[in-house]
Amino acid sequence: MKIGIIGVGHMGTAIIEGLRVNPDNEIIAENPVNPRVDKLAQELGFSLYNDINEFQKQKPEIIILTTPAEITLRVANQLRQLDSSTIVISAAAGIKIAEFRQFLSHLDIVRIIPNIPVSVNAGTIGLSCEDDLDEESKTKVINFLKQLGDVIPVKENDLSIVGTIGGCGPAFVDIFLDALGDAAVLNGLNRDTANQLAASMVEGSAKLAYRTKLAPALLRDKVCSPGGTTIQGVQALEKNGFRYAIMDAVNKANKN
Ligand SMILES: NC(=O)C1=CN([C@@H]2O[C@H](COP(=O)(O)OP(=O)(O)OC[C@H]3O[C@@H](n4cnc5c(N)ncnc54)[C@H](O)[C@@H]3O)[C@@H](O)[C@H]2O)C=CC1
Ligand SMILES: O=C(O)[C@@H]1CCC=N1
Repeated sequence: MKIGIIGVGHMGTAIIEGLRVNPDNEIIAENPVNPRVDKLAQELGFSLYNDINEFQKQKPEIIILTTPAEITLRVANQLRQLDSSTIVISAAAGIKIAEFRQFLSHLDIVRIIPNIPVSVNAGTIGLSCEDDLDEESKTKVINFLKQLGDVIPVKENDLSIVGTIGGCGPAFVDIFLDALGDAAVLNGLNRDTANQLAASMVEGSAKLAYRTKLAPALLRDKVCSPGGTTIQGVQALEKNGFRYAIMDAVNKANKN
């Protein structure tokens, strides 16, 4: 399938990295002239265009918009050459499908909030479609996105909170990983081992919660031996407002 990515920044690059492992994907991309992106096109093996009209002439079946949110409507407004065989997927946070509809009336438009782990095909992708999107297009989009990770279809009103946990969440987890690494270094471990240790532990804990569907509180109880060491750490987290810090971070990020 021919896939077009508009905007090869952090998100666009992560999506290309995730898609390139499937040889059936032919990836083309568009970005203003930028030596960083030229180099990336060589390294990752995608065709790069610096002109949106030349890009559209290639007729990708699916286009993903990963331009800065504030210019995404302006970029979408330039996609008038496309016919209805192209499905447009916007990854721009906060831009509603109705806003695209003002000028792209003839195309299927879908919104997603992906996250950076799509680069290793372990993404969490919130998805929202219009109610009248035909089943064939919806199935095509969902099957396409599943290459990149878990797809979570939601009503557009819920996409903001799904996108805040899924899309912003990796940054919060990265801060947690960094702090765990620091704590290990503080206790004498070398930095590389400390970082790998933290990532491995978080991956394993997340995998267990995901696969068993057990409530995190129940999983936590399995770790906290009566009178043991873990519950002392849990007490310190409670004293320092760990849960409040996380809930507050999600709420702050979700306001935008
Ligand atoms: N970074 C993330 O984890 C996530 C980002 N998003 C969305 O993805 C979009 C991009 O975010 P980032 O990748 O973080 O930003 P970024 O700043 O890293 O990348 C934006 C890219 O778009 C390019 N660009 C600028 N003007 C352009 C134009 N007129 N035509 C084509 N390309 C153009 C820039 O040169 C840059 O390569 C935003 O809309 C954001 O809401 C959504 C979910 C997660
Ligand atoms: O920070 C942002 O605005 C984007 C949206 C979700 C993750 N990154």
